[in-house]
Amino acid sequence: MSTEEAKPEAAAPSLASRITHDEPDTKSDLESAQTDGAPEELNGSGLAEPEYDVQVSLNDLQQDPNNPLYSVKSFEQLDLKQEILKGLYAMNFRKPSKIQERALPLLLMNPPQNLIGQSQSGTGKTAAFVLNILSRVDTSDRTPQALVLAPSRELARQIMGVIEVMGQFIPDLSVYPAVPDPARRNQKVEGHIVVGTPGTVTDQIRRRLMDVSKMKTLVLDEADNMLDQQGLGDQCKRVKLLLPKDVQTVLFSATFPTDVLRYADIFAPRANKLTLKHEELTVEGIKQFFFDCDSEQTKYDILVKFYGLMTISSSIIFVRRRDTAAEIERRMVADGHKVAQLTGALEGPERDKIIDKFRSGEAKVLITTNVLARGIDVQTVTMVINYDIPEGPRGEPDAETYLHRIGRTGRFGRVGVAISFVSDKKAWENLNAIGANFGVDIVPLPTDNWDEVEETVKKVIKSHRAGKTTKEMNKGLNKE
Ligand SMILES: Nc1ncnc2c1ncn2[C@@H]1O[C@H](COP(=O)(O)OP(=O)(O)OP(=O)(O)O)[C@@H](O)[C@H]1O
Repeated sequence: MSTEEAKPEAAAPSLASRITHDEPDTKSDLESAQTDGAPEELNGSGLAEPEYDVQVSLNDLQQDPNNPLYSVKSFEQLDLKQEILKGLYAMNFRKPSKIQERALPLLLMNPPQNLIGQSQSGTGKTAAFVLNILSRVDTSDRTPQALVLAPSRELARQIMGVIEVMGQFIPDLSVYPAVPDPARRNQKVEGHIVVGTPGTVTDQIRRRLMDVSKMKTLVLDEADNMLDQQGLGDQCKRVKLLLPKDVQTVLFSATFPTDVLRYADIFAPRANKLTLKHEELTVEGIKQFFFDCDSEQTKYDILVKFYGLMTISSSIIFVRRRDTAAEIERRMVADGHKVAQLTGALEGPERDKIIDKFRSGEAKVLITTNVLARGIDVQTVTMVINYDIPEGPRGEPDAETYLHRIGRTGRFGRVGVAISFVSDKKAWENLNAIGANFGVDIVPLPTDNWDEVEETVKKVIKSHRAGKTTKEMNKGLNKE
């Protein structure tokens, strides 16, 4: 697994306004359910579904036992406080997903127990750990009681936004962003819940800016990435050693490779485990394709041709290197496209501006590296492009990163398209290996028939059911 960059960041703006309705409304379509990872105050795309109607009935998906969104219980049956339920209603969450329904009873047990939780991308892991934290926090004491660590500043800011919206009816609740921010560098950490990146948190604890003596819960989001990466792994280990011995340790991710899982067992001893099999990891709503390009130069030509053809609500283009991101941005802007670029080469505040612009829809195309491969939740993203196939440090196929990247679309029952660009034998072999690893067919798109490409992609995005594989879908398309 490679995360080329995992450089952390700056402060999340505080939430100025609040969602006002207390009770769930009666609409049942997906488009009216949920706000995405960032609330309006963070320029979240909120309920807007521009360009294409996504008419998935969330109800249908949640009644299918094979779907990761399936649940038999209601939030009301999960022993949540009234003020927390009100937060869920305000977010239009009506029923828990499978991971929420299964993880919550385990998380809420007393005395608290550790948990290792795995569930497909976009299935609501954030709410699972946030609900546990909100249930345990004692707002009469301002000492930090829960710590959430994430691999990027963008993800930390997003999680903070979710906590603030979900916890908006808990009087006096305060959340502190522990991400690089020159203005807060010497500030004492004050907040019931701290969300940050490992480097900043280690620094704050070391400099005694954060009192960790009352920490009850530690969450590692994207835990396999956090524990696997040399730097981050060491930092997480150090942070944990500084927390009270009996801290409840909660690890969540869509992927837990076997070797990391072994290490996770040491990090979160005697944890309850909710894990998935390999072949369960992919999300049905994400249709996977590839373009077979002749050369590196053709890749760019095809990319620009493709963007000239399609009107996509929002999309993310993943590249391997920062310089490629800058170069594609330069060329696409010159070709008249509205794009933004975000890599670890940029300073924190600049990164905040760019991601907020993308969330609000001001920038429709985001070009980025693996720094944003994980966790980022922007519901309007209907397309992910793997301009470079993700590779590990020795050039080996990086199946986990591929899965996380394509998981930026198809969130919570939505449909999305993932297109990988292949321009040499190695990329081709790596993509094949990734497909075989997850047991999925990654279907070719022609580079000489743009009408067909347009029809195929549009059909996927406009389709109202997230229930067919790419191959089945393609067969259907060819017949019509
Ligand atoms: N019970 C629910 N009902 C409706 N929407 C939900 C529910 N739970 C989560 N969501 C929405 O689903 C989306 C995905 O949730 P989340 O970001 O927590 O996914 P995740 O499992 O952490 O994904 P990833 O592995 O990519 O980090 C979010 O927009 C969230 O608001």
